[in-house]
Amino acid sequence: MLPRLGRAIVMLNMGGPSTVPETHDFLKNLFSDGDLIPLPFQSFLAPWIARRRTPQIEKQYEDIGGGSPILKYTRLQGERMAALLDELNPSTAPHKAYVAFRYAKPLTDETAIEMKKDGVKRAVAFTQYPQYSCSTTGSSLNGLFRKGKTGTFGDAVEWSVIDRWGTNPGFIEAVSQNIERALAKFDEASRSDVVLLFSAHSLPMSVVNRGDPYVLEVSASVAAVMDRLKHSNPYRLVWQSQVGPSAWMGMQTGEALKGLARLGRKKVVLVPIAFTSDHIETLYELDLEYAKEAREHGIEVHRAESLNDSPVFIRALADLAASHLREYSAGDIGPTTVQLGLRCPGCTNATCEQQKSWFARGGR
Ligand SMILES: C=CC1=C(C)c2cc3[nH]c(cc4nc(cc5[nH]c(cc1n2)c(C)c5CCC(=O)O)C(CCC(=O)O)=C4C)c(C)c3C=C
Ligand SMILES: [Fe+2]
Ligand SMILES: [Fe+2]
Repeated sequence: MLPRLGRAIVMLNMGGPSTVPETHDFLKNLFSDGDLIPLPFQSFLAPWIARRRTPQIEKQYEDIGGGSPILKYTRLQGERMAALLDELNPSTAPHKAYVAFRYAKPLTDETAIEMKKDGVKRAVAFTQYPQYSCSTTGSSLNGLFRKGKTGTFGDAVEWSVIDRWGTNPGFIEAVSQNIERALAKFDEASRSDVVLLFSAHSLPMSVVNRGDPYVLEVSASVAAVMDRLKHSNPYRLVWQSQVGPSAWMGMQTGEALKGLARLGRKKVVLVPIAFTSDHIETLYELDLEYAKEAREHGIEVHRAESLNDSPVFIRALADLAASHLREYSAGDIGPTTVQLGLRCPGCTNATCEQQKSWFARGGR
C-alpha cells in the first residue's frame, strides 16, 4: 500500500509477447486496436488476420530467443527510475513504477487493479515512446482514458501526463554514447567514413498525411544526436517494419543499405532511435535480416545497442519524471509538449479530443 503522498509512475508502451505462445494474443490485441489500425469490421477481421500472421511472427520470436524482452527491460527501467526518484524528489516519495501495456501483459486493466489495491491517489502517465504518434502514445492515452473514466483505477486518482521527450538531453546522450561504442568497432583510420543509419519504425502515409507529429519528432531526435556528435559522420534517417500493402513512410532501411553498397559506402552503424529497449525490430529485423543482407553486399555493419539497462538513460527517465513532478500538477501535460488540447489537424478520432480534455481536468 502506497502512503497518501506517494506517486505512481505508469510506464506506457505497446508491449510484446514475453513467450512464443503469447504471440497470438498480442497480435489479436494489436489488430483490434482501431487507434493503431482502423479496419472495416474490426472485431471480425482482427482475429482472422492475427491467426494468419501468428506462425510467421512466432518463428521470429523463436529466432530472437523465445520472446520479446520489452517487459523485462521496462520493469528494470521503472524500478531503477523509481529508486532514483526517491532520492531526487523526497517530498513526493515513495515513488512506484507500474507497467501498462497496450497489447501484452500486463494490460492496463491488470495494472489498474494493482494501483487500486495500492490505494494510488496521484499518478503520472509516462509514455515510453520518445516521440509522439497518435497511433502509439495516442493509443495508450486513449486506452488509459477509456478505463479511467469508468473508475477502473479507483475513483480518486489524479493524473498528469508526460507525452513525448524525443529531444531530452539525457536520452540524446545515452543514444550518442551507444553510437560512439559502435563506431569504436571500426578501424580508426576510416571511422569518419562510417554512415550512421538511424532506423525508426515506419508509419502509414495515411497517418503522416493527417498531420501526425511522429516523423517530425523522430527527425528532431536525429538532429539532436548529430549535434551532440558534432556531425562527426554522414547520416540518414530511414524507416523499417512496414506491414501490409498500403503506402508507408520511406525510404526503407533495407533499400537504403543496398543503395549505400551501390554508392561504395561499405561501413554502416545501424541506430534504433524510436524505441527504448530491444524487441523484434532490433533483434530480428536489424540484427538477423538487414545486417546479414548488408554483409552479403560487402558492408561492414555494427548496430548501436538499444538503451535497455543503460544507466545514463535510466537517469534521464528519473530526471524527466522528477522535473515533471516538481513543475507540473494534476491536469498538466509536460515538459516537452506545447500542444495541450490540440489534436492532429487531420484527425477524425473523437476519442483523442475527449482523452485530452479528460487528462486536462486531471483525470476527472
Ligand atoms: C515507435 C514505434 C512504433 C510505431 C510508430 C508503430 C506503428 C505501427 N505499427 C503497426 C503494426 C505493427 N507493429 C508491430 C510490432 C511492433 N511495433 C513496434 C513499434 C511501433 N509501431 C514494436 C516495438 C513492435 C514489436 C514489439 C516487440 O517485439 O516487442 C506489429 C506486430 C509484428 C508483425 O506482425 O509484424 C504490427 C502488425 C502499425 C500499423 C503502425 C502504425 C499505424
Ligand atoms: Fe488523433
Ligand atoms: Fe508497430
